[in-house]
Amino acid sequence: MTLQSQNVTYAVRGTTLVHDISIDVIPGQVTAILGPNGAGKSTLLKLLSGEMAPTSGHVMQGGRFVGEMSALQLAQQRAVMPQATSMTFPFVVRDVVALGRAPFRKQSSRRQDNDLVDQAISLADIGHLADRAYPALSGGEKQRVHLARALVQLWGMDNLAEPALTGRGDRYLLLDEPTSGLDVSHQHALLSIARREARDRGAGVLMILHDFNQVTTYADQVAILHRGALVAFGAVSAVMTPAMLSEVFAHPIRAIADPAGGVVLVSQAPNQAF
Ligand SMILES: Nc1ncnc2c1ncn2[C@@H]1O[C@H](COP(=O)(O)OP(=O)(O)OP(=O)(O)O)[C@@H](O)[C@H]1O
Repeated sequence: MTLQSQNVTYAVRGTTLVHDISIDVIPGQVTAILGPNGAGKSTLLKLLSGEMAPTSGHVMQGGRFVGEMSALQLAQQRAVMPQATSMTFPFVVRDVVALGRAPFRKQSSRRQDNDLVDQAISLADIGHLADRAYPALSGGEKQRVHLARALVQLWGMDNLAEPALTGRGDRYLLLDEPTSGLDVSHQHALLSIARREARDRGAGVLMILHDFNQVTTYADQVAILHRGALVAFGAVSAVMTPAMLSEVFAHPIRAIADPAGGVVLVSQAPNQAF
């Protein structure tokens, strides 16, 4: 079972934002979406999450049409960390994180909710902010609050001390530019958490990233979008070539040997010759 877009197109007022895109988000793997500004990445993520309905094509999750699933069913099976949030309610941080437990209100005990919220707050490194008013946080701090909120939703009815995955069904974590406002150590912390949710706990993780080396380090497969079309989709090692990236981003990109091992992808100011 996967989360799939099947020939998905989305058009609004005569403009096609994404065109005929088929990708799979596979449980246990990290899938990245990469592409220039305006390529349609956020639109595709919103179609996959069920926030928007495609003009044509289908989105399937676990063998079911996302468009036919209730908001509660969707919320119990996938968590989304959006690009920017306009939430201005004067909630304290802990209560914002606890919002992620809402889809499990009927099944979950207060104790389980509190345990999961505590663990997510610790993972997202926001323990020192837990009693602060959310609107007064910095942009990066808010990002980490929303990571924690998405995690407590993703974890559902899990007991984190019992890592058995059997019978949990498909679950997905969708992150729209999750590292954009974070300092470098929190970027890697977030990406490690996302990868661990995939590799160790079986979630299908989809994230929009702009940093090539974050894609090569943390993702298993990557979809490259350009002007609303899917120009490449496959294993990171096959897709993330300097030739492909230089063409899509209309900017010279090269791979250089990393003294620590492997290669890094670098861009240079356009007036500098390689
Ligand atoms: N409701 C809308 N009506 C018309 N055009 C829209 C609408 N929503 C988005 N667009 C346009 O569709 C294109 C794709 O937008 P989208 O947000 O998916 O891009 P993106 O790849 O996520 O970009 P970025 O990297 O800048 O976040 C953009 O050119 C955007 O201006």
